[in-house]
Amino acid sequence: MLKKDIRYKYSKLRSSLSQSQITDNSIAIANSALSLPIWSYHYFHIFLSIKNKLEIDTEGLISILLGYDKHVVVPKIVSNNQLEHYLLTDSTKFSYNSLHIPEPVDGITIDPLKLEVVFIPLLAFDIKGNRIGYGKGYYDRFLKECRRDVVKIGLSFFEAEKEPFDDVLPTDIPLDYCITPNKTYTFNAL
Ligand SMILES: Nc1nc2c(c(=O)[nH]1)N(C=O)[C@@H](CNc1ccc(C(=O)N[C@@H](CCC(=O)O)C(=O)O)cc1)CN2
Ligand SMILES: Nc1ncnc2c1ncn2[C@@H]1O[C@H](COP(=O)(O)OP(=O)(O)OP(=O)(O)O)[C@@H](O)[C@H]1O
Repeated sequence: MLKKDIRYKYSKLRSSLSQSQITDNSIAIANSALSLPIWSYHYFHIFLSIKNKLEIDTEGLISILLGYDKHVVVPKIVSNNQLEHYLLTDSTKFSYNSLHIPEPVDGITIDPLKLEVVFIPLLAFDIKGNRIGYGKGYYDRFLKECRRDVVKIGLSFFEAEKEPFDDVLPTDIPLDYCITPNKTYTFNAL
């Protein structure tokens, strides 16, 4: 199947979830992250959820990261298709951008090369670890700026598509892991 058809399928599936399914599944995903071999790392990047798009709620996972004294870094859209990355601190103030994404107003910017683990939003993924987002390529461009060995972890309400996507691009960077409420997938050499 083509990415655009899969994007449509999973947008629809996600919009059928209830608020309590979102809450319960987000907690299950946060708890499963505790079993991954990532807890000796220090610099973690995570997205802040778009609530009206029924994304996974990352608040629980962020609390876990802060509870373990990790450096938590969040993205901010700075131009049409570029991200900047800010350290989350007690004094971070947020505002909503035009896509309803909460973003830090200002603060300490972090070089992507410092990041060791990146949690990645997605609409769908396949059994090879290819992912589909909203189709703007933000994360593909961002991951290209990170260390080659940065640990890339997708978070998904739904299981993997069994047929690999037909139109994977050379610029698409695959996941190392994907956590769903029921299962954690490990891809490639890991
Ligand atoms: N929580 C969260 N933050 C994130 C992402 C994400 O997927 N989730 N991104 C991951 O890349 C980047 C933002 N990418 C996005 C791209 C498009 C839309 C969006 O709402 N698109 C509308 C069309 C909006 C318009 O063009 O006016 C749509 O798809 O219907 C949202 C986020 C960076 N931050
Ligand atoms: N490193 C890059 N440099 C320039 N353009 C890129 C790069 N990576 C991806 N793109 C472009 O961005 C678009 C991303 O399309 P794709 O279907 O892969 O999006 P996606 O992975 O679903 O989106 P997102 O990364 O925002 O979640 C494509 O047009 C692609 O050519």
